[in-house]
Amino acid sequence: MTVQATAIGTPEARNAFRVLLLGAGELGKEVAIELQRFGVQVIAADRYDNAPAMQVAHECHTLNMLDPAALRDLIAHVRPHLVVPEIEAIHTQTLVELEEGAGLRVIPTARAARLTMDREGIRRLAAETLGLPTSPYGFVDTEAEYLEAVKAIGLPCVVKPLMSSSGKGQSTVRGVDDIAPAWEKAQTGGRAGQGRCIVEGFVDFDYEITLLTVRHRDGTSFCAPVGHLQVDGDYRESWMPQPMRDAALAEAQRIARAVTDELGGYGVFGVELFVKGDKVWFSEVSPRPHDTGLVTLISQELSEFALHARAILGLPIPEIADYGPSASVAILAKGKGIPQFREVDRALIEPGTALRLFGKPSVDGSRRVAVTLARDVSIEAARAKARRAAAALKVDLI
Ligand SMILES: Nc1ncnc2c1ncn2[C@@H]1O[C@H](COP(=O)(O)OP(=O)(O)OP(=O)(O)O)[C@@H](O)[C@H]1O
Ligand SMILES: NCC(=O)N[C@@H]1O[C@H](COP(=O)([O-])[O-])[C@@H](O)[C@H]1O
Ligand SMILES: [Mg+2]
Repeated sequence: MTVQATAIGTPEARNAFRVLLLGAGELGKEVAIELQRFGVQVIAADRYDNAPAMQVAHECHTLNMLDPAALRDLIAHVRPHLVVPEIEAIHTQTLVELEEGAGLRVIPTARAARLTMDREGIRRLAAETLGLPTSPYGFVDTEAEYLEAVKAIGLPCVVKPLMSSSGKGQSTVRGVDDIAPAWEKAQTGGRAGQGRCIVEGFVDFDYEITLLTVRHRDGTSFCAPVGHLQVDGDYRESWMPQPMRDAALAEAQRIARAVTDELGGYGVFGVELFVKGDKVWFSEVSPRPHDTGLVTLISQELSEFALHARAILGLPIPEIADYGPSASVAILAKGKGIPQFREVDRALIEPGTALRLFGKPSVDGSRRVAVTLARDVSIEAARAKARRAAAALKVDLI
């Protein structure tokens, strides 16, 4: 599994070290940039043209990554040294088969990509195999089963398609009037069409965190906990370090270590946890950098993307130095058209402020198109500053 740094050649040359990103959104774009800094040849693939990471990659491919034949053809064509999944919606069984049969190297492992692409795989692993605390849950295929599960779990509960992210297709059912619309949304809103859903009991947490956990050649390292605010299952703000009681942090790290050790391989994992007092529940895990971890672009010397690049290349991570209280605010564009940003200068007027404009080629509905970043003397001050930057930035869809 280890890749020696000395084995990195020159992009486009016969000794190039090739990394194939499956998914080329804003998170992959930052990973691509970090890999390029090590002279890696980056090939970016996604379901649409001109995706953010494609704009900084050496080569790009547009395909349906859920199609096993198309995925196989792509991998045969690119012959990557490493495959780095960037989204869930990939035919991960193909990766499992190629890892077993053809020695393909998948980050962190093909099994981790397969287990986390659907909520059932990772939930059963965490709750049933590892015995970790989670919300109560049930899996349903039909509306009748769904109604049964809602009755058994009780209200409020949360309904999600098995394969979705950023809250797509997700609803919280608070009263009886929400039951039917939540089923309808779950059947139409996921990333892979209709089908099986999870119904989860609602966890009445004090706060939620992402514990960025890095498995690298010398062991496991944790970033400071990232606190975040979600609206409609989608991240809107994140900050770090989230203050936590010692017992809760220790429990969060115990859970994160158990899950990531089980998944194995090298790379960054975003372990999502709910916290109430000293009690911690496992929610889910991304075997890759996490959107709430965008805050590390300003809070740490090595962002989660730089950490991912180092870990997957088998390079050392001797320390994770942080720069103090920091925050991020996601910028969503709503409507239809090509994003155009105005007042970018106003968004950057204060010291300790930064910005990423993702370069997404179009919006149809609601889509995250940028993030503001800020650092200050306290979390409150950093959050307020990141919000001021977000309020200053204007997005038109033309
Ligand atoms: N059982 C639950 N109890 C309380 N809140 C929940 C529950 N499940 C989800 N949520 C809320 O919805 C958010 C999104 O849920 P989840 O992470 O499962 O969705 P997702 O679509 O995978 O999102 P992402 O891709 O951004 O991680 C959570 O961060 C949390 O705020
Ligand atoms: N919560 C997961 C997440 O944030 N993933 C990030 O969003 C992109 C998809 O965005 P899109 O839906 O705008 O194409 C993904 O490619 C990834 O970078
Ligand atoms: Mg999540």
